[in-house]
Amino acid sequence: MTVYQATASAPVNIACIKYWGKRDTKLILPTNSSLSVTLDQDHLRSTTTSRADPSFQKDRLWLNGVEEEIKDGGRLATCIKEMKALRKQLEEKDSSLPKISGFPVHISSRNNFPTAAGLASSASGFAALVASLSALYQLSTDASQLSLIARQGSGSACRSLFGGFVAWQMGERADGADSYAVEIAPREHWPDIHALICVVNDEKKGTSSTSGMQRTVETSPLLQHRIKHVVPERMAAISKAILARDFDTFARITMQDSNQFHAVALDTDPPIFYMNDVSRAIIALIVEYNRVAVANGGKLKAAYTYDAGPNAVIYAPKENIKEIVELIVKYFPQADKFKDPFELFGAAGVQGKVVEGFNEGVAKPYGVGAVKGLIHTRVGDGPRTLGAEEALLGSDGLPLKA
Ligand SMILES: Nc1ncnc2c1ncn2[C@@H]1O[C@H](COP(=O)(O)OP(=O)(O)OP(=O)(O)O)[C@@H](O)[C@H]1O
Ligand SMILES: C[C@@](O)(CCOP(=O)(O)OP(=O)(O)O)CC(=O)O
Repeated sequence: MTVYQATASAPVNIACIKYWGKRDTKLILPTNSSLSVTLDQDHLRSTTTSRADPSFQKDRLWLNGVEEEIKDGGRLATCIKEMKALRKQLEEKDSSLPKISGFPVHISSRNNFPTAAGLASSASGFAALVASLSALYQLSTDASQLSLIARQGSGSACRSLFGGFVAWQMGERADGADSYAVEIAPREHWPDIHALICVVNDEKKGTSSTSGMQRTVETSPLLQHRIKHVVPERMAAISKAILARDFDTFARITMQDSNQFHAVALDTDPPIFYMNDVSRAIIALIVEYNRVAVANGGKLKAAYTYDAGPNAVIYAPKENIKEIVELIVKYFPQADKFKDPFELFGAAGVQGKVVEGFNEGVAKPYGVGAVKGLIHTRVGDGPRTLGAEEALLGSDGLPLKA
């Protein structure tokens, strides 16, 4: 008997221009466009296996081995339903195709990093779901079309359907048909963009993005200013900077937009605080690091950005990452040895030191554990279809043990 099964992986993306606010909460249509960098799946990824089988009783999904409820009309159910509808269209056009769109599906997914901890697991998770169903159903749908469906799982997920530098165009239509992701540039255009993730907290967060952003829409006058007068110009300027590989402008806009996103969170009633003292100390370090570079006649060397949580993501050209790791470790000593995927450090390892001319008084040093871990990664590619050996479902259609 034929087994209808496929496995795919999808990357995380971290926004430089933040999505924060919906004009339609069911269709997940945003109040502003956004733009992100896709990170390398070699380091952070969601992997998902989907199988369609007439013997299954109903659609089921396991996340990291634990079954999640697929609520009627909920985000998971919507994505699965939309993907089945695309398969059905194909079957109606080509009667030689097996009619699998009517079969229930079993889906098993794993994240190789903490779930729901502000590391954008919902983005890679829904992108991997859509990518694995697209492979299962052998759709030839392009990534922008698939992003329309991933968007309905989690807004930021639509951007994980592409590698490289990706914009989510907010669109204007009430049905959301023009609210999808597009590639600004592939990773090969600017592979030198690396990222250092400083894990400040890997536990489930207090105010979810979904509920936080709606409170902002309802109560923040600053958000209205941001939507109308700030984001449109920034989207155009940062896209231009990416195409010109102009890191100075890219960095300036990325930091400004992170700051404004956290300002609208603070402008929400009651206020929302996602950053903590450790996050703010990391900002002070990057600001000082850039000040020294500019004082020496250079340009900005790093950009920080924060999502709905205290973890920092620092974007920088590869050549600066070594100095940045040394800087962070000087103020935030690490319990574990730095995992060095790009082999920047020799046998001596990370010492913890600052660059010449750095004012060490800009932040106080912390003890071990304030920054729990450092992940060095870089701009990456879009979803990948994987071979059967990577499958996460056993022959019984149930999740394999990790
Ligand atoms: N691999 C996956 N497959 C399907 N759904 C997933 C997967 N990973 C995460 N999710 C969904 O996303 C939810 C977590 O999303 P949430 O927005 O709370 O956290 P986050 O994405 O880590 O943080 P943020 O989006 O603010 O950076 C999970 O509870 C689950 O419903
Ligand atoms: C701060 C952000 O990371 C917010 C992401 O919000 P989500 O995409 O997680 O929200 P929902 O659409 O409600 O699922 C900024 C961004 O990724 O652009």
